Amino acid sequence: MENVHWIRQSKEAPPERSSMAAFGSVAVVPFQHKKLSSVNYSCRYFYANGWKKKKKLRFQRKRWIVSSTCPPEETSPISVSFTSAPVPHLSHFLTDLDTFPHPFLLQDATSYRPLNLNFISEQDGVINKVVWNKQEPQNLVVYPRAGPRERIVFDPKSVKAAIVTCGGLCPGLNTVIRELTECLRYQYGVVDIFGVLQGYRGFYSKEWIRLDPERVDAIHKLGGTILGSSRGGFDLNKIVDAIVQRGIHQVYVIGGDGTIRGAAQLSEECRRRKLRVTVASIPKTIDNDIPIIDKSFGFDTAVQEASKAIDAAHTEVSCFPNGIGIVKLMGRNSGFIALYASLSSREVDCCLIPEVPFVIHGRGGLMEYVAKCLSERGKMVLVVAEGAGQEYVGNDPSVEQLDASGNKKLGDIGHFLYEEIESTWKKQGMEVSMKYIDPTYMIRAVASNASDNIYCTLLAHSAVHGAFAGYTGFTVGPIHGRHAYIPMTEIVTAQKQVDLRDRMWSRLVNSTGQPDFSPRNIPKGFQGPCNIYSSPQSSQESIL
Ligand SMILES: Nc1ncnc2c1ncn2[C@@H]1O[C@H](COP(=O)(O)OP(=O)(O)OP(=O)(O)O)[C@@H](O)[C@H]1O
Ligand SMILES: O=P(O)(O)OC[C@H]1O[C@](O)(CO)[C@@H](O)[C@@H]1O
Ligand SMILES: [Mg+2]
Repeated sequence: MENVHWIRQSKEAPPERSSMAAFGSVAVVPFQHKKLSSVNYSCRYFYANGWKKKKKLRFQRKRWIVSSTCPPEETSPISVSFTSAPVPHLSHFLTDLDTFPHPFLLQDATSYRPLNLNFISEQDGVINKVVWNKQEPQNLVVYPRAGPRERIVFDPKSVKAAIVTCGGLCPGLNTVIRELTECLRYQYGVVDIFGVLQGYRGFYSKEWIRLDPERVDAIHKLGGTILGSSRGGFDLNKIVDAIVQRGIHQVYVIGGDGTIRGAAQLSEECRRRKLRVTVASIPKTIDNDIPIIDKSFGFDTAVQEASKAIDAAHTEVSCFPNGIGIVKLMGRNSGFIALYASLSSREVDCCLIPEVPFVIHGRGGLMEYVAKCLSERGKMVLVVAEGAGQEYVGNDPSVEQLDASGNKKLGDIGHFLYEEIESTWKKQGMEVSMKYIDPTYMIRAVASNASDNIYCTLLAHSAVHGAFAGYTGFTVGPIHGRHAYIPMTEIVTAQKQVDLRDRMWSRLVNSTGQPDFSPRNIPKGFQGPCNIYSSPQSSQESIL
């Protein structure tokens, strides 16, 4: 006999493509029936199979299966609620919003047409969670599913679109520019597509360029951005004035967290001025620190390039006595690049990231582990994210240094560790062969790899469909693999960091074999960046 969870729903059958958001709070109640053993169910939401097999499973009609199995002893109802993500839409502030048929539907359409015309309904959603504990109440958020709509809010022939890239470089920027242009032209027939040069400041201080499929045809093979980029220069009123002056309807902003903060303000200002203008953002950053979405484009390519630096370090340290290789990788506040590149290489002995504080000297500290690696393997590869250990190298907080966008400038933890390790061993009269590799921009100033190229294509197309659907102030990205529209305001509230309770971090620690260097794990009296050699005697001290 099978145990099945049912969501006891209203007596009326839900409409064919209704979104989860429409259901509000529901209770999940265990339900058992012998005949269910023949049903082929899955853990995802779907109509009960009985919906189609009326005769055999009549009793299942008008109900939903939420899970195929549950322990028999579990009887208390589980509360599940759904909230629709508040993605801003032009209809929220424009009352006279005309709609038009999607060009795919027009008989004379010369544009690309999907074979089966599978439009996305406004009722289709993507849920923020696919893994849950059956005993915990669930508050799920439903985001509008990305994709082309049957009715659109702009007449494509009259649309003017502008594209801008801001912030640091990232593999795939050119692919996104290319695919925005291609989708606008070939799927919607938009002719007036402009490229804004040199980031936000280019809206009001530079000539714009025209983009068309011919111009962007081969740019996905190039690193960087054909539009150029910059930090700083965000002037809200000047930018919106330029948008109005040039009669732009759709603004596509490609950038990281700072860029999206700016884009959210642009969208809000357009709403305040009641402009028929949508602002869409395509999240970019090699750091992968954008929340909600699965990952940001360019991250995969950056990890691939970073792995090459680790390989080089490993080759070097393998050929010299007591070789110690330090590889410093980008990652300002999040250590994803260091973590994934280390995990992929499998030759890293220690990976330091901003999320994990570490003690250098003393029992249980980094130096003790370096000694262990040298004595056991005669070599060591250490990967450090640039934002790690800033307490050792951070600039004087009273004179905090910021870049043009307001980002804190980081101290150089790579060189600091190099010197600290080298001098420690020199003091001991031991020969070590230090190798330092900092690939810096080499991991991001490259063209995107194959997987990022495809990812960028989907992001760009989704953004165009979202703008034509009338969404604004939205970011696009995959949530558990399905592309969705997410309010920019949600994206900028938090920065994604490596979750130390996640199994990915455990995998890394298992792979490197590194101990927990965090201060809480070090015995009292040995904490902080103090020197072990002036501390009370320990067995390790004598080895060092
Ligand atoms: N809070 C903000 N409000 C408005 N504009 C901002 C804000 N923060 C940053 N910007 C603008 O966004 C642009 C890019 O910001 P920033 O240099 O921080 O890069 P980013 O988009 O975060 O990308 P990355 O950090 O990945 O390089 C700059 O022109 C900057 O002026
Ligand atoms: O030197 P720039 O251009 O300011 O960029 C450096 C920063 O940009 C990033 O690559 C994010 O895009 C960070 O990892 C790094 O700290
Ligand atoms: Mg940023």
